[in-house]
Amino acid sequence: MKLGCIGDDFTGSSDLANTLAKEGMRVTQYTGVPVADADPSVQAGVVALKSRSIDPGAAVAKSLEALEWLKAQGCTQFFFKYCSTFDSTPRGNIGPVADALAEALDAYQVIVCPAFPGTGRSVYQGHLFVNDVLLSESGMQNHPLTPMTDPDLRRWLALQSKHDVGHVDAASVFAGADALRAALQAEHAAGKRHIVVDAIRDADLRAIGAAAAELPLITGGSGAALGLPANFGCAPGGVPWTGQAGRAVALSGSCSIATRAQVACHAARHPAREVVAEDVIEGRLTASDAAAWALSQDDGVPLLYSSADPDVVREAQDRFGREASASALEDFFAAVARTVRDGGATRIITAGGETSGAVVEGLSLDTLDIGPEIDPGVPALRAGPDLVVALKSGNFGAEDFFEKADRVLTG
Ligand SMILES: Nc1ncnc2c1ncn2[C@@H]1O[C@H](COP(=O)(O)OP(=O)(O)O)[C@@H](O)[C@H]1O
Ligand SMILES: O=C(O)[C@@H](O)C(=O)COP(=O)(O)O
Repeated sequence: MKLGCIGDDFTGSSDLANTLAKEGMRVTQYTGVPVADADPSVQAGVVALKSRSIDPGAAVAKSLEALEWLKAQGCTQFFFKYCSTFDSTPRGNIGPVADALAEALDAYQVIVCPAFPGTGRSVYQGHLFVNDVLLSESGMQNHPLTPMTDPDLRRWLALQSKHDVGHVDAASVFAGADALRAALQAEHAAGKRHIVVDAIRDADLRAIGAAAAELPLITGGSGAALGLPANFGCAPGGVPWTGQAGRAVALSGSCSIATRAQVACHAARHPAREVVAEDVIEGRLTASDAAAWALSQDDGVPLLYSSADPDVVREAQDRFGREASASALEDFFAAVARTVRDGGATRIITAGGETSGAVVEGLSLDTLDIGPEIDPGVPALRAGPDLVVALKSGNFGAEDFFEKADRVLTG
């Protein structure tokens, strides 16, 4: 293994694995820190953690454990993957984890770049944009767990990190890898350890990859990894895939604008049932009832969703608590996934990072092999001889995503 990656959630990890696979690396995604050694053919290992929204100390401990395992597999460079919308709070977890990894690797000039132009995320003048609006006006200010209220990455990261945060502007990036290397060096000389790097096009991300060839630690969205495989002699190629026949079930706990539109689009053509938070919490809807409903649908791709507008989510959170409602729904979807798998489902599609993490952990899936891309940032994944999955990041995917995902998974 050459490139060791630590993802702070499961959808994000599959997004990174997708980018590396498309750029020609042999990639495997692991659920949590593996116990056994990796297959020697793996060139890039992505350890997926559910560490985005947990206590910062626990996120640091898990990430360091993942780092040790990746080092033991022989990796020479490391990548910390977080969300292209920089999902975090003033307490973390991006800053504390990046600090700990940098210290463990004695890494300086740590690039911080969540840009992902393919999905509309760009970093300019240190600020994060989603399409043509600032992050804080993109809908992410209403995220149930990590409301993003400040688009200035330098300021937001400085709240979380004990190190000084620097910045390399777009002009230095546009000037190419040598100029970018010099700009990183200048920020390092000025005492900055984490350095936010502007990027608005894939060409900028490839320049970042080239400039980062000798750096031990890079952090960012999957875009920041776009140029890394070339440093290891890899070149883009096809991703092998064998589809899976059988029954499909879709589960959505994501409340993003994109997912809510996908849910509405899917519900107009397929069986769909809303999961109301208070019904789950107060025991009126059990996972086995919901799973039985999904398995009893003969046509289409049945969808169970708790995806709801911000005011509905806020009401549940005010009544039951933010964490209690999140974990009740996550436990619920994990139990539904187990029951439908045991009942014969062979294709499971999930929406939402935390939700997908709960489902993957609930299904005890150890390794995921990366298949073709469904929509930018979302690959088809093989989880075993008779189970394939797709883990959709909240904000990703076209409006007909669930249907499209099922087509790709079927092969
Ligand atoms: N109706 C709801 N009320 C309260 N919380 C909800 C509701 N639906 C989902 N959630 C919680 O909101 C969080 C959504 O996060 P996640 O699954 O990561 O989606 P995204 O990828 O869009 O961020 C999860 O913890 C989920 O359990
Ligand atoms: O970088 C991204 O945007 C995604 O890979 C990702 O991490 C998404 O997380 P969720 O929106 O919580 O699914």
